[in-house]
Formats: sequence, C-alpha cells, structure tokens
Amino acid sequence: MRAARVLLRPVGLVGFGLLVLVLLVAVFGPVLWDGRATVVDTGNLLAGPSAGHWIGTDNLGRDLFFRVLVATRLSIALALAATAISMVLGIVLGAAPLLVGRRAGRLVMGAVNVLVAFPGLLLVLFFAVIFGVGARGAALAVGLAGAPAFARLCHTLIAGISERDYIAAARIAGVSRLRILLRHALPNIAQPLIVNATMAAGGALLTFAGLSFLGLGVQAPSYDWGKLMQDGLNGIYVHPLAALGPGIAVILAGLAFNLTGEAFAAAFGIDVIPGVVRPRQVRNTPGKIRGSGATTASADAGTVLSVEDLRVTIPAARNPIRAVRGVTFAIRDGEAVGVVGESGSGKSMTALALAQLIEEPTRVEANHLVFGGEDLMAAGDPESRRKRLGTSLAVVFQDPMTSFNPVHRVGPQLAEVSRFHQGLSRRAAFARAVDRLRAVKVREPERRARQYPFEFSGGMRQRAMIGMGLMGTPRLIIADEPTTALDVTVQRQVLELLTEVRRDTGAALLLISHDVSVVTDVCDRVLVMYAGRIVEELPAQDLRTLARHPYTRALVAAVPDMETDLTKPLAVIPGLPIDPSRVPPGCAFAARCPLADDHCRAAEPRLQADAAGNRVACHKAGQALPTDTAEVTA
Ligand SMILES: Nc1ncnc2c1ncn2[C@@H]1O[C@H](COP(=O)(O)OP(=O)(O)OP(=O)(O)O)[C@@H](O)[C@H]1O
Repeated sequence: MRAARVLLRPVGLVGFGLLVLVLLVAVFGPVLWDGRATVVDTGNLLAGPSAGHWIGTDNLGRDLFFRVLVATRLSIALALAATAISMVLGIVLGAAPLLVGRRAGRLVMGAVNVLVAFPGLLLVLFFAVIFGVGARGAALAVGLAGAPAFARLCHTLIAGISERDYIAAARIAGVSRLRILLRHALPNIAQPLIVNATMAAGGALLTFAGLSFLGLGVQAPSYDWGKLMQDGLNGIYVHPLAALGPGIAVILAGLAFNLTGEAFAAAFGIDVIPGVVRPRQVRNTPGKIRGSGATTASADAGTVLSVEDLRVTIPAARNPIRAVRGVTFAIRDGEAVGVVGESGSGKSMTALALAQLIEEPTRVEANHLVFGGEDLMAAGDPESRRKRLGTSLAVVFQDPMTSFNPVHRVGPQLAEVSRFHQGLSRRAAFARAVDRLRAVKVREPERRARQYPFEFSGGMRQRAMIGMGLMGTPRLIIADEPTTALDVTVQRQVLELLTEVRRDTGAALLLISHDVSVVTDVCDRVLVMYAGRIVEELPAQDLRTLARHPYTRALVAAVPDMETDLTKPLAVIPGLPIDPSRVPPGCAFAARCPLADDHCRAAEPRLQADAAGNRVACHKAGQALPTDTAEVTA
C-alpha cells in the first residue's frame, strides 16, 4: 500500500499527524471549549499570558487560547469549502474540451489561461468585493479564484490520458462525453487532483486569514483565525500573543495540509506542478467533406467499407503534415484485409480516420467514406454517428496495457457497451460480458470478469478487448498492430482468435501490421502503404512471390523466412521514409529505390489496377531489380 508508506516518511508522519490533530480540534473544539472561549472576564481585559490564560485574553477578557482552538472549525470549514468550489469548477472548466468539443473547449481554456496569469490574491480581492464581506462571500471568492489553476491542471491531466485506448474504446462504443469524463477520465486523474487539493486547502487557509485580517472575511460575532488576528493587531505592541497565537495556528494547519500533500505526492510519484503532461496534437475528431456528388452512401452490396481518396492532414507551424495522402480501397463482407508498411507510412492514421477517432485540428477529408451503408463524411454530429456505429465497428488497439481503464473491473467495462447500445440491464449486460469472455477463450470468465485489467496477462487483455468488440455484432474489426506488444506464442493465439471470430461472426477484418508475415498468415488481401499512400494491393498469398513494387519487395525481403541465408546480414531497406510535411515531387519512394530514374523523380505514379484487380503505383512495376534480389541492401 503506497498510501501507508506515506506514514513511514518523517515528512508524511509529521504532516499527517498534525492534520489529524487539526481535524480533531476542528470537529470537537467548539463542543469542548466554546463555553470557556466565550466567558467574559471584565477584570482581565487584554491580559498577558498567565497560568489561567496561556496566551492571554482579548479586549472583553475572553481566553484567547480557547478562542483559537474553537476558531479551528470555521477556519478549516471555510478552507475546505473554498477548495471544493475550486476543484469542482476547475474540473468542469478543465474538462471543457472533452465535454463541449475541441473548439469551444479551446476558448474556455484560453479564458482560463488569462485568469491563471492574474495574481491569485488580486482575483480573491476582486471576487470578495463582488460577493460582499462575510464568510460566504469569502468562501466563494477564494473558491472562484482557485478554480483556474485547478482547471489548467485538470485539462493537462485529461489531455495526458485522452489518447489512451480505453478512452478511444469508450468513444467508439458511443459512450457520452459526460460519462467518459466521470467514469473513465476522473478516476484516472484523481490522485494528482486530490494531492493538489490538499495543498490548495493549505493555501486557502492562509488566504482566508488574509481576508479576515483585512476585514473582508468572517464578521463578528463569528470568528476564524483571521478575525482573531485582526482583533489582536490593535494591541500588537502591548500584547503580541493575541495576534501571534492565531497566526501560529494558521501556519501549523497550513503546514499540516502541505506536508501531507507533499508526502502523498512523493509516494505516488506525482508532479504537483501543473503542466508537465503535454497533450498530443492529434485528437479524436469530426471529418470534413470534400467534393459533393460522390458522398452519397452508395456502397455495393456485400461491401462493408468503401473509401475513396481519404486524406488526413495535421496542421503544423510550417508545412502541414500529410499523414494520409489519398487512400482508396474497399473491404467486402467477411474479408480480411491487411495493411503493411514501415513506421510512419500512415497505417494508424488511416485506421483512426475510419473509426472516426480523429479530431480537430487534424483534418480528415475524403471523396467517399461509407461504412455499412452509412456515409461517414455526411454532415452531422460525429458523436451520434459513432453511437450508431458503436456495435457494428470494433477496434482492437496495439497496447493491451492501455486498452482497458485500469480503475474498473473488466466485466463491467465490456458490459458498458451493451448497457449503452442495447439497453440491457446491468445484470444482463454483465452476463453477456461473461459470455463474450468465454467466446474469446478466457478461462473462468465469471471470475475473470470481476477482476481488474492488471490481473490479466497481456494476451488475455487483448482477448478481452476482442471480446468487447463482440459485445455488439461487428461487421468490421479494425485491429491496429494487435500483437506487437505480445510475445510470439501469445501473438499466434490472438491472431488465431481473430481468424476464428471472423469465421464465426462473418465480420470483416482490417489488420494493420508492420509485420509482413502476420498479414500473409491471416489476411486475404494486402494493402502496402508508403508515405501516406497505397503503393500496392494484391492477394496475401502472392505477397512474397508476385509483388511488383520495389518497396513491397524490399519489405518482404526484410523479413527472414526458412530460405533466408542466415550467414549474411539481414536485409534492410536503404535510406529513410520521407518527411510527410515535405513530400517531394514524383514517386515518394524514388530516393530509396534501385530502379528510380528521372521520370520517377518528376512524375508521381498513379495506382493502377491490372486485369486481376491487383493495383500498383510504380513506373517500373515488376521490372527486374539491378543486383541479386537486391532492392535490399545490407
Ligand atoms: N500527433 C502527431 N503529430 C504530428 N505528426 C504525426 C502525429 N501522429 C502521426 N503523425 C505523423 O503521421 C504520419 C503517419 O503516422 P501513423 O501513425 O499513421 O503511421 P503508422 O504507419 O501507423 O506508423 P506506426 O507503425 O509506427 O504506428 C507519420 O509520419 C507520423 O509522424
């Protein structure tokens, strides 16, 4: 237990001990000592410390020590109330991009950033004047003034997890934004938020003391530490303890909160300074439409997905990054299509665009993008579209560690899909989740469904992810490098499972991999991508022998098989992929191609189909390579 370890550190022990003491005094102080704190002793006005009055009396002869103890409750209550206001408002504002979309969210965060730039005390004074003097006004003022900092922290933390696959999975399942926030985002950022709240409460204590001291906070006859300090200030030269006593209480309580927060932060490895997690630029987003007449949902019968001229562009300060540059293909019902290519060739971007998981500022454009008869480029709310797609499209992500929300049990996460889409009761949805876990060969599914993701092995998590896709009736499963993070034996099991699922459900499969042998084993057809384009399409069984594009042949040669001469160094493709923000004229592969000539460097080859329907984009398609097998150089 990391929380328990906090108490083993001196800082944690002192802070936590002090905090418990302060809270006990806050709860029981008024009950135990209110009488002694309010007794007026006219014979002892403004008396100094004595055996009867440890830190003296005030101008009505009331015992200051007991007044400080009794004031603990109001002081702590105000600090906690203000922190709660800051936190709730901060979470709402910080989650704005998630709740109301990127564009409106950016406006909100812009305003938040301006407010963060203001000195905190200035904001407090501003709000205190607006809400009026008194405890309630002060609590609102301190709460509101603290909200921007929380908003920024919350925004940063949410941005840090919004790329996680379990958030994407929830989006694909069509879960509402509010539910994603409450169920998937907040539980995963709770630790740093609570640690920061603890420390903010310490800061709020000081601010309240300042406000009351200035006469803007608590008003007589109520009193908090600040009010006591203000009263004591009048006689500071004759009776300094009257002001020092409550001052020391503020410092001790502030220390208690801050030390406890620090100790928890250290134990949980949390950076309490906001702004350490940078959001990635690409986010889940609506698509944009180009062209007009071609956008009607005119999929051929038997075609589950039809894509024409898909483009994904990421805006950048200088040149936009053209991650996908006009991809056209179709998948028939039940067919398995593989996408191969080196890292950065645009495979994942294509998949994310198909799953409607790309958001502004990244632009998705296509002449035609139809899934299951639904025009995905049609105007309309992408969220409601995703909701409709929810059960017919399943996505399996690369990293089984991030596919599930770590704070929820696996069964309920699967069940969420059925509760949301099929309106099943909690019990019925859970039963279906158990059934689906059984279908993907998770042993003891009833017990496993009640376990947390960390109790699953990587392969089992990946099976469970496939099981989640099967909660609906998927017509297409998009699997983006589903086995990359797994060891070889488990890889095979997951691939076999995908094949079985396909056979049993009739779902089509789009399998993305940089591993040529994986797609040749599992798929019917292969799309080879390079620099954001499809450069070749052919039956998977022909990939090793009949590939015509020099790039495809180089990819194949780079994978050793039983006939590879292991006495020679393994083949690699010479050179580096192009920078997608600076696409050269002509063929993007020309600089690395042993066959390239001036024509290749000047004119971009079109993707052309032959009589068999295979496609290749190369001026030199099928030509013999210059040296022995050697588009490949060691
Ligand atoms: N957030 C981003 N910001 C800038 N460029 C990006 C971002 N995400 C992707 N890209 C660029 O877009 C191009 C396509 O990326 P994509 O992830 O689709 O490639 P990939 O073929 O799936 O690669 P990998 O196999 O490594 O996942 C790459 O050049 C990549 O650098």
